[in-house]
Amino acid sequence: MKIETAPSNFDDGADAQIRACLNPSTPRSFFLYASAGSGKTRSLKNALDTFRAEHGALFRRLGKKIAVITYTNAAADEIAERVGEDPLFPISTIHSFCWRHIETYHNDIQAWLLDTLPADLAELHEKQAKGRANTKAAIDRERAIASTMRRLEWLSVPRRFTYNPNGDNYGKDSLSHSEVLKITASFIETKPSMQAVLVNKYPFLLIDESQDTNKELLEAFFRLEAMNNGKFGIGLFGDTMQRIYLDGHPELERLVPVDWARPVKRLNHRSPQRVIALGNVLRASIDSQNQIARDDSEVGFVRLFVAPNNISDKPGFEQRVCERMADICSDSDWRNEAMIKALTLEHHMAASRCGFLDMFQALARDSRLSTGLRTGELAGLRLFTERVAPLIAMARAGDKFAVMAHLRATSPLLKRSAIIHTSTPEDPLQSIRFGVDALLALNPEQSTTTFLSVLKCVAEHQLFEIPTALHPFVLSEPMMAENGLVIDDDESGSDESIEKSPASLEAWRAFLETPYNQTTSFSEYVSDRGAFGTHQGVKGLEFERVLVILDDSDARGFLFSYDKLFEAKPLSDVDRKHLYDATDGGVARTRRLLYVTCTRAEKSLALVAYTENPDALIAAAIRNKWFDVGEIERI
Ligand SMILES: Nc1ncnc2c1ncn2[C@@H]1O[C@H](COP(=O)(O)OP(=O)(O)OP(=O)(O)O)[C@@H](O)[C@H]1O
Repeated sequence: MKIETAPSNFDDGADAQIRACLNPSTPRSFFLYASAGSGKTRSLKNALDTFRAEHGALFRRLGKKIAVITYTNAAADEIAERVGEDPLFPISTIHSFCWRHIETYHNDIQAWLLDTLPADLAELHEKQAKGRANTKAAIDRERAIASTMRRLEWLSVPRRFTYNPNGDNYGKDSLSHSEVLKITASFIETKPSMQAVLVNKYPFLLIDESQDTNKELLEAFFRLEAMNNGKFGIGLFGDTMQRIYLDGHPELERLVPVDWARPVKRLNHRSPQRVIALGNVLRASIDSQNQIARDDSEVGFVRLFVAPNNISDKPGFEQRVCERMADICSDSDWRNEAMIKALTLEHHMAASRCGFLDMFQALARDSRLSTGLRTGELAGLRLFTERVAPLIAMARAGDKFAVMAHLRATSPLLKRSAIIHTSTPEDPLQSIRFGVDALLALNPEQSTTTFLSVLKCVAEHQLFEIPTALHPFVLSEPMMAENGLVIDDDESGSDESIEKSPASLEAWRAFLETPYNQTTSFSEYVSDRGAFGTHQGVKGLEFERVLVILDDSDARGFLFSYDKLFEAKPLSDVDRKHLYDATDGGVARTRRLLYVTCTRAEKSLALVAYTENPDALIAAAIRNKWFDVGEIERI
């Protein structure tokens, strides 16, 4: 497959265009949407370096800054590392940026909640009316209704609010992640004081990975820009083909006003020619972006290995694939596991390989929990991964010192007031011992011990605060409230309103019935300590040898289907409607995920496809010109 090539400075004009936009006397917004490996992050760094040299002194004197926001902490750290820490360019996640700008508006936040919560309540009532009575779900919803009503009551007098952008939002005064984004978008649109602060302080706002930025917020920024033309500029960096989170704006490209600059980058600096060609053909049906290769790039290797999805030893098959790649590429590092990055297209697959499928599937059924589930940041999960699991491990190891240090840092039992009120004077640590012993007595290592039994034990012994999402499941809640050790939901805190929504309650209930012993492999996976990576984790990264595994039988969900993408399975009516209307369906999503994973490869790429129908998959791969006949091997 032949591909056009060009010298490495081919796209330098794009950086010059961005530099012209970032001129304090004539700010102009721009939209840099370019394919994988085109050097978008590099352009962001170049833009800031040039700005510092040309206008840094002026901005410092005026007390102005360029705000740089991105989606995850990891991405913010990556940019900070590339650009270097500089107060002129505060780099933050979207959540912490938002909170920083609304955190003093307590009265307005309260008014917003008083306006919004009744609608949530109405939705709960509606679901309750439609659903069957006396089911677990109905009982959970009843509790959520009571909880929202208590929250409204709590809001009947002036209150102050808190928020932690990095995860746990315990307590009646805390806001959820989605609330913070919605409140900020609403304030940007309606409050002149907020608009003035943003525009004066940050004449430029740069958003990286903007394809994943919350759509309501992005629309609010667009309107702010339109109202402040000539005073305020936005720079969007991103790639629609790499949109992963459902939060992002599906039609961003169409929304960008015509007067914005649109710098173009066509050269791929990362991958060999064969990988670039595959990326081009994968995105050809979505947009017309067609990358070219550097004239000093290698041709590289791409192979598709096809196996029926019912073969018994998949890991063994993948090992043989790596052996084959070592021969094909004459690269012995394909024989060294540490030198290969295996990427699954979907977390379910990793969940199944790593042994946490049950708990994962239970929560994955609610798409509103999906981001937090995939990053491990849901408060309801962190109770187990960050509080309970380390405690059990330390106690099992007999490390009393570590147990105490852990509880001192995390447990309400070791708060001063708790010790005074609840422990016997002779032995203030007695309740801790009881609690830890009770936890160990549950035999949490056995697959018969559920999250629910661990949760109940934690609540009964008040070992840790219970996140609001899990309050409805803790039967001893009134008991907890009585002694005031654990956050009292009788007055109801806010926490994750998403986690408390009716559908989420069902997902949490299903989760609590799965084996607790899946916690460890789950937390290894989300902290990227496991052997598998997924598209979310690797976005923006690059690896020499990439092994992409496609397997619908592991994925199970309806959100993705590789067999449908590869035409090995017929499309449903819904799929066809999405394709016909050009709306976002499972096939388009799968295509984007495949694109993100394949485009990480710097040298060679192997795809392993487990399929219902190997013949059909191979025929389509050739017909669609994704692979040449000689690049496909099957067993
Ligand atoms: N002008 C350039 N000259 C040399 N190397 C470059 C240039 N631009 C980018 N690169 C290199 O190419 C690789 C990809 O760049 P970068 O990560 O900035 O791309 P990106 O567009 O942000 O990628 P993606 O969207 O896939 O995450 C990096 O290794 C980077 O150092």
